[in-house]
Amino acid sequence: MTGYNSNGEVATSNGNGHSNGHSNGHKTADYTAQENATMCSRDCCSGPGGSNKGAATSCTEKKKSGIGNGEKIIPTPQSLLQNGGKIECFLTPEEVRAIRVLNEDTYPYEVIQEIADFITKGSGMRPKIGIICGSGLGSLAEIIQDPKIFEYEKIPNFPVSTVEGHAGKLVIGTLEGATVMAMQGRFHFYEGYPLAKCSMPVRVMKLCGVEYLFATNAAGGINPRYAVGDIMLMHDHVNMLGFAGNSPLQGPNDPRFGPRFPALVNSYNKELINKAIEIGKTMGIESNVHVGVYSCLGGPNYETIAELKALRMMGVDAVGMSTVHEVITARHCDMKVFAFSLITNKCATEYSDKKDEEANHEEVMAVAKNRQKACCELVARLVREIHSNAAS
Ligand SMILES: O=P(O)(O)O[C@H]1O[C@H](CO)[C@@H](O)[C@H]1O
Ligand SMILES: Nc1nc2[nH]cnc2c(=O)[nH]1
Repeated sequence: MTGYNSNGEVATSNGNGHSNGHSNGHKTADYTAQENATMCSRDCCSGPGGSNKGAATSCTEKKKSGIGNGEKIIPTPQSLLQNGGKIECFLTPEEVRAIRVLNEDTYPYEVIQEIADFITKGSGMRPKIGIICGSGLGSLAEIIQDPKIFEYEKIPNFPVSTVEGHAGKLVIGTLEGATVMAMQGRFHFYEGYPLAKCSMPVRVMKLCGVEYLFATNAAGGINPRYAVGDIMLMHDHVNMLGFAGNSPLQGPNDPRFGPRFPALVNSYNKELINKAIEIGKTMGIESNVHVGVYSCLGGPNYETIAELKALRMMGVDAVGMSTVHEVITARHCDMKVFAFSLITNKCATEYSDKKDEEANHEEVMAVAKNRQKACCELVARLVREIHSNAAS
């Protein structure tokens, strides 16, 4: 990943959209605002959403040729260090703070509180249920009535969605009488965001008043009994990124969110799973509803056959590239969690399996589109259950 300091020099970070060698969110730098320095835009140069990311030369050339003069740059922590902790720029203090937040791996409580206030004040609502829409499942947010919609890019300090099938909108309104907020677009590790940033919106939900997290995803079916279009209610997960030493809870722990060492044995709410099974029966889709174990890999590549075999041996039923870090973050702050995978493709676990069974995102999205009605109905009816039980 490339950024520029105020002299137009190139500063590099580790390519993950965040700087090398720090994950504790405590890097300090003295930002000095000053007028009239020439910089390139942050959308242009930095962050996973940057339209010119990694294209240092063309940006520099743009500056040399006078194109884009007066644009701003986002300083990386490295560029700040190279300048002795100071940078000359004409950013406002608010912009400087936003840059600092975007460059850090973790978000301070106060920033998350500000985002939550922006949403609750802007919508005039305090949602009780939060929904994260999986790939191609954005329609889960479209059934929300009287919606107030916030585009991610207009929410202060919010990351942007970069994946097809993730619109990048926060939708708040009512569903089956309950006030809900839905993320039409989630953040994935492979987009270049650190895990804490991927699941930061779950903490925003918590501070907005959300008690229940519904996390949905598109996943590959490893269990040979699963068919494309089936729904797997998650009752557990295998955190492969955690095995590799990566967690959304890494860094200093803020006890206002939860404990340093949270237990995860009861992460998936059994009552909600049982209710969902019942709902599946009344919908007449019980043979397409399973209860199983999900695993999240880093992506963005789909798995090799040897990896899929290994996952199966570990007891994994469905595999994807999301959800687990959101669930960890939600459990850390004591939210009740319901999660399901829509099986969008069958994973080959034998070399003799048909060669045309290669996963691809177009198929994932197409299956999600085909099954959106059933997914929406399941979610709506479960929301109704929660709401009516709370009311009675
Ligand atoms: O988990 P969601 O966001 O539903 O998306 C899944 O589908 C995409 C791959 O097709 C990956 O992003 C994977 O995680
Ligand atoms: N990792 C992974 N993610 C998916 N998302 C949808 N299908 C798949 C898959 O087969 N593997």
